[in-house]
Amino acid sequence: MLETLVKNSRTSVDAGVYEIRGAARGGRSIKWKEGRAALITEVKLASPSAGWIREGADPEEIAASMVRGGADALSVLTQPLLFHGSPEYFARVRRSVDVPMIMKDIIVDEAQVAAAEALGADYMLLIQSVFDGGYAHNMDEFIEMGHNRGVRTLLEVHTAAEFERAQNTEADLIGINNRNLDTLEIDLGTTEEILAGRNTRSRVISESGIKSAADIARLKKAGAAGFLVGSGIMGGRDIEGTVREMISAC
Ligand SMILES: O=C(O)c1ccccc1NCC(=O)[C@H](O)[C@H](O)COP(=O)(O)O
Repeated sequence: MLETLVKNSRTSVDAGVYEIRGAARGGRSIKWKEGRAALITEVKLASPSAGWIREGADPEEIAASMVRGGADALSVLTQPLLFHGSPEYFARVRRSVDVPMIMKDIIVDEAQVAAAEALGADYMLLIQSVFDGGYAHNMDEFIEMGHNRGVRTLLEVHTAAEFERAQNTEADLIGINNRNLDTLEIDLGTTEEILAGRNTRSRVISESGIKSAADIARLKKAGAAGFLVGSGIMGGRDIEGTVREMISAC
């Protein structure tokens, strides 16, 4: 799956998907409140594992409901292939909300980092296994390129070894993905196992497979400082209400 996702990103780069002219303002950071974790909600119309989640939905309307529900930040998919995301969706949402936004994509090329800046993204996603697997090179340079362009990095890991390596980078946030990107299996125990007995200096976001306030309470207990939730919100009827309920457990 990872190989397919990387190929898709290269196809999108070659097709000019990330050639964006624009100068939206970025540079926001997530506001952490004492004793409370942060909820990042994802505008996700489709995914490789689920297919369409909310076909034909309006990204701006979804984003507005999420913000009304209290989301601390939004993640917006920009990858067209398999995710049905697009930089245009990101730009529309960017113009309509003022919370921090993450450009969610499989980033393998400098053109995508430049696009993050042009779109006014506050954070971009980098995936440790993309670099460890040799699908892209020199992750530290990507993090630096982002910083030079005013874009922070959410660095995603899935194993304890990746987590260790991520802690020795300049990434601004570390995300533990509960989804295995090769098998697509989800296990919330991934976050618990990686954080067990660890005193981490980084803020850790638990990502994927979170469906309820009870899941959030469980992962907060494990030491996560934030949560990234897509399908668990996008698949239901009441986006604002689901976000509000999840926020109550943060
Ligand atoms: O969501 C997928 O099926 C997927 C498959 C392969 C690579 C990445 C994938 N998702 C990207 C994400 O990081 C998730 O959208 C995000 O963590 C939210 O996950 P969820 O709450 O489970 O929708």
